[in-house]
Amino acid sequence: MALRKLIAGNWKMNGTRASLAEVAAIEAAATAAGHVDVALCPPFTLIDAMMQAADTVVIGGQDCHHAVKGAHTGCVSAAMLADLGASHVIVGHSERRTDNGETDDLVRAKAEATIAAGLIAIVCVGETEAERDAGRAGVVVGDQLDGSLPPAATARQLVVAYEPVWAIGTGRTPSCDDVAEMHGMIRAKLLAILGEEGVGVRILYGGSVKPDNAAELLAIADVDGALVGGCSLTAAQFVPIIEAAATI
Ligand SMILES: O=C[C@H](O)COP(=O)(O)O
Repeated sequence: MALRKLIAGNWKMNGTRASLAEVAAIEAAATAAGHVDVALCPPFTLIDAMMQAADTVVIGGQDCHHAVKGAHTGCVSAAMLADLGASHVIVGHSERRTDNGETDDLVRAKAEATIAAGLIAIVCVGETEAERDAGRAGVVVGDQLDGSLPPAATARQLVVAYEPVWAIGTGRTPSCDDVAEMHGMIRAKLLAILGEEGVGVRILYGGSVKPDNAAELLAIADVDGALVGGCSLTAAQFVPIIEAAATI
């Protein structure tokens, strides 16, 4: 089943108020694209201002705490992001799994908190290069899905992002055959975990998505969009990716 594409930009720890100048052109491209959903996930510091600058483009957070509120210095809850008008939260990005020791159990708790706040959880999974070289990519990603996905989620509440760790920020991508195989496995896993709801969950590919490879990647079966890091920081690089999605 062809699902509406979602092109999501993850600004990671990049951007200041001056960077909001990029939003107008991204907004225009999203409006022109029509049947493509476009999201931007800036640092927490820019969410409110970006909400003011965007309309068609929806805004998300890059993480949340699993609690609604409490004594958790430096943390932000999904409810707080909802209060700002955000619609998505990225959870379980490999950089958080590595930098902050986040486990599948914690990622699932964050995804459940996101959904409980009325937002859409973008749950990230992906293997390391060593795991792929050892022939374990499918097992690793399957185990991450088993551990990280909230089993009661509906298709409207959940997005999965497959991001091979070795492809993030490196300029390297898996072959189209490898992406197709992994996304097919993820779809089967979604059906096993969520039942019929798994049919409608969008599966994004992430890892060195650029203007010159976006069309090829987005045309692969079960690639329902992209989670874009570096190339989402400027309209010059993000707009062509949105336009590529609009041609499919
Ligand atoms: O969340 C985005 C990904 O980590 C991809 O980053 P990248 O497009 O810079 O490789």
